[in-house]
Amino acid sequence: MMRKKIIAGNWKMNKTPSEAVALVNELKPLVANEEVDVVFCVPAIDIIPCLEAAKGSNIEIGAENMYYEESGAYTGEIAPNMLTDVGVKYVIIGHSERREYFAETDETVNKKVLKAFEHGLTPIICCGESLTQREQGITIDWIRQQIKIAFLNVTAEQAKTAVIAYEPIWAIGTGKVATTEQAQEVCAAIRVCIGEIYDEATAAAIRIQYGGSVSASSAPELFAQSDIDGGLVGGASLKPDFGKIVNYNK
Ligand SMILES: O=C(CO)COP(=O)(O)O
Repeated sequence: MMRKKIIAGNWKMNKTPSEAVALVNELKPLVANEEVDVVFCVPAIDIIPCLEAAKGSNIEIGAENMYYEESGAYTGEIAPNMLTDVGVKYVIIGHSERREYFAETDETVNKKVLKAFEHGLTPIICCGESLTQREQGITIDWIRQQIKIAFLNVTAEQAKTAVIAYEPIWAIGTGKVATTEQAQEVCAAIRVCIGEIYDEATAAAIRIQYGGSVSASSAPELFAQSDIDGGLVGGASLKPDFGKIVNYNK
């Protein structure tokens, strides 16, 4: 099965609304590669101006987070229907920075994933091991646990449309990209895990990204791996380099 690559930027807590519009306008011509799905996941306050700026281009605008309740007394949170109402289709769920600084757990990730699907949003579900876990040789066990909990009560039909981002924590923002072999090994293990939870067809359909210090120079080899279906890009997604990453196949 040919899976369409999906290359997403995660802007994290960067760019004011006016800076965001300028960046979308700058990158728009550089990321015009129809062979891949291109998503810019931006801060909540940047979503509406970015949607406007991206009109008529191949860029989809995504969110970096959302809450798992419909509405109510959750000061500061963004509800799923607030995202869908303005035309957002993708939402990052369970990034390691949210797990580390905002107390997200595998259980809250699962709740958010279920809520995203309920609203027709495509979750980009993040997983990844720490350096200690890698050194202790428990990477695959850890990732399998994260995946199994994230997908609790998710149907096969939903899982087929999900995106998983494998992001080793030690490779995020460090300039220390995982080797192609390390990235492919874990992404393959994630696909096996999805096959065990569901079936072959679901494992073959789900898209798995690598994230962690992806650059224009590392992208082509990473994205050529049989189980790596694109990337989730932090720092380099804020620069013209993102155009080179999106056009890794040109
Ligand atoms: O966390 C990441 C994307 O979600 C990766 O960030 P960097 O590409 O800056 O390492």
